[in-house]
Amino acid sequence: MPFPRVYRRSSERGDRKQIKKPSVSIFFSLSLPPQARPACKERFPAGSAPVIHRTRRGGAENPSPRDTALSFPHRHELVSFLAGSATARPFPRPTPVRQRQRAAMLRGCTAGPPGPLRRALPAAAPAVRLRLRECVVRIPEAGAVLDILEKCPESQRKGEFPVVVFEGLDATGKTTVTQSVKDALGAVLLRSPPACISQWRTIFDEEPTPIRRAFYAAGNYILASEIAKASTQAPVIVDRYWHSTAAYTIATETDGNIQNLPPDHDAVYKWPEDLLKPDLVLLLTVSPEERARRLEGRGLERTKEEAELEANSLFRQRIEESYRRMVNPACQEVDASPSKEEVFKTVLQLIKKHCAL
Ligand SMILES: Nc1ncnc2c1ncn2[C@@H]1O[C@H](COP(=O)(O)OP(=O)(O)OP(=O)(O)O)[C@@H](O)[C@H]1O
Ligand SMILES: Nc1ccn([C@@H]2O[C@H](COP(=O)(O)O)[C@@H](O)[C@H]2O)c(=O)n1
Repeated sequence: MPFPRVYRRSSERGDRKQIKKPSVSIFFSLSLPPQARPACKERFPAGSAPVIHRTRRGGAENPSPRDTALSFPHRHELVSFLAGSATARPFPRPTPVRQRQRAAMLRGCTAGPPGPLRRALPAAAPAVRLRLRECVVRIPEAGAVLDILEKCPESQRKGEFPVVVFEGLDATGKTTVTQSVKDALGAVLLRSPPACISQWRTIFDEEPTPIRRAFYAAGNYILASEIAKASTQAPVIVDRYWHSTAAYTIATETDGNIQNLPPDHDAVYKWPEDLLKPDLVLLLTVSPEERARRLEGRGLERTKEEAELEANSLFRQRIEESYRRMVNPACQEVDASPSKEEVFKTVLQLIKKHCAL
């Protein structure tokens, strides 16, 4: 979906001859408080129409019937209005050129299974950006995530220190063991989604799967640049990364038992080619009963997904099975049912065996 363009005045664009008829004109009332004069241009990066034309009362040249007198006490009201206006009017049909660009972008992605799963799991950075751009009008925070993503260097090379990722269902002990390993190795501990975007999680967690997963996928690319930097200084321990995004997406987009998952070796289990790879991925597993005990003991409020995980054993099985089917890098399974000390010992041995430490 193209971006809306926001102009303070039509003349702001420089070349007045090229200005197209606005799709929406916003006629600001004089009662508009200063804080409501929004930094629209920052929020809506340049792209294609619809054009949103803002003028002051009486200042509009040839005001059209669509001009609207509005008073926005808060920026978010304006954003919602813009979102409503933009979505109420159909965007221009994609021209053959745009269709070709879009097709080329999709070809650039690792092929996934057709249908909703392919749509739900953006498998390369361009697809992640495209997905976030598509919802930037409705969810301004998507623009903020994009801004951070844009600042990450394109090529992310790992440093000379090992990078170890911990994966697993909630309450399998990732936080506990990653903290111990970090202390033992003098490592840097990172988690996904990274801190710089995690304040927006609750917003994206309420969104449909493709948008929600685009947020987490963007988090992985942002995290990759943090990993690249940190791994030049010390070993890096990561709490969740791409495999979480993929496994949860696959499990959400399929139903029933594990027979309904995409078959082994399907492209959906592959690591994205443009995402920094870790040296080792450890998948912590515990029995459902032990997991339930740990969840109970932790006593935290559950998210919608955690509640679903608890209630739906098939969902849990699909997640774990998807983790097991991941390749290059594959997950190395660790039985995390023993005591914290024992799990820590096992994990440390595995890291020392697989990584140059
Ligand atoms: N080996 C273990 N034996 C018994 N209890 C454990 C063990 N490891 C962790 N716990 C306890 O289980 C609970 C969940 O652990 P933790 O928070 O480390 O899981 P997590 O995988 O990081 O969860 P989430 O993904 O939801 O953040 C905590 O209360 C923790 O103290
Ligand atoms: N790389 C990631 C990380 C997380 N998720 C999603 O978040 C949920 C778990 O987060 P915790 O903070 O509880 O560990 C998980 O259910 C995933 O939906 C993700 O998709 N990708």
